Amino acid sequence: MTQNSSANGRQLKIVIVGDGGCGKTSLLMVYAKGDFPETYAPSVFEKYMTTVKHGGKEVQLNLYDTAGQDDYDRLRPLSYQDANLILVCYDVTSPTSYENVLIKGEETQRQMNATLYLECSAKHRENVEDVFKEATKLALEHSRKSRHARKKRRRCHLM
Ligand SMILES: Nc1nc2c(ncn2[C@@H]2O[C@H](COP(=O)(O)OP(=O)(O)OP(=O)(O)O)[C@@H](O)[C@H]2O)c(=O)[nH]1
Repeated sequence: MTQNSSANGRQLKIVIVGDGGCGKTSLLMVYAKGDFPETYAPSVFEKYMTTVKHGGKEVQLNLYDTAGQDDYDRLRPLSYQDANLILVCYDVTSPTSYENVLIKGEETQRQMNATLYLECSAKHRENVEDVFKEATKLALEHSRKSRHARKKRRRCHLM
């Protein structure tokens, strides 16, 4: 896990992955721009930036959207480099998207060895803020610990 610093504070790189059409872009757009995209347009790669306050300090979040479509399976991992946290998403109404992230409900965390499991709705703006609040908290906590124990095996969190 890496800790990036900008001139004025801290920066985190958060990458979102999941099946095509599971709602990754919508989640990022609602959070970063307050805008829910009504029409579906498959993404290839997109980056959104926003800032949050954590512990009284400003943290810049660099949010990397990835392509969920299978055609991009080889391109997608290029986004993972230096990520502080990977957000693994699925559509709670789509069993396939659920299976594709190898998971059964609360077992998400255990099976994927993810740190945290949260549900949200971009469309209804439920829990969206919480997802990124927790993501920021986890990434910063882990970053702090890593600085003290540089030989940590895991380099970034799954959520
Ligand atoms: N009901 C509901 N629909 C949603 C929600 N989030 C996204 N959608 C819909 O799901 C479809 C796909 O959303 P996207 O955010 O583009 O999905 P994506 O995962 O970025 O898709 P790719 O770019 O193909 O990887 C769109 O039609 C959205 O309107 C949600 O929280 N609730």
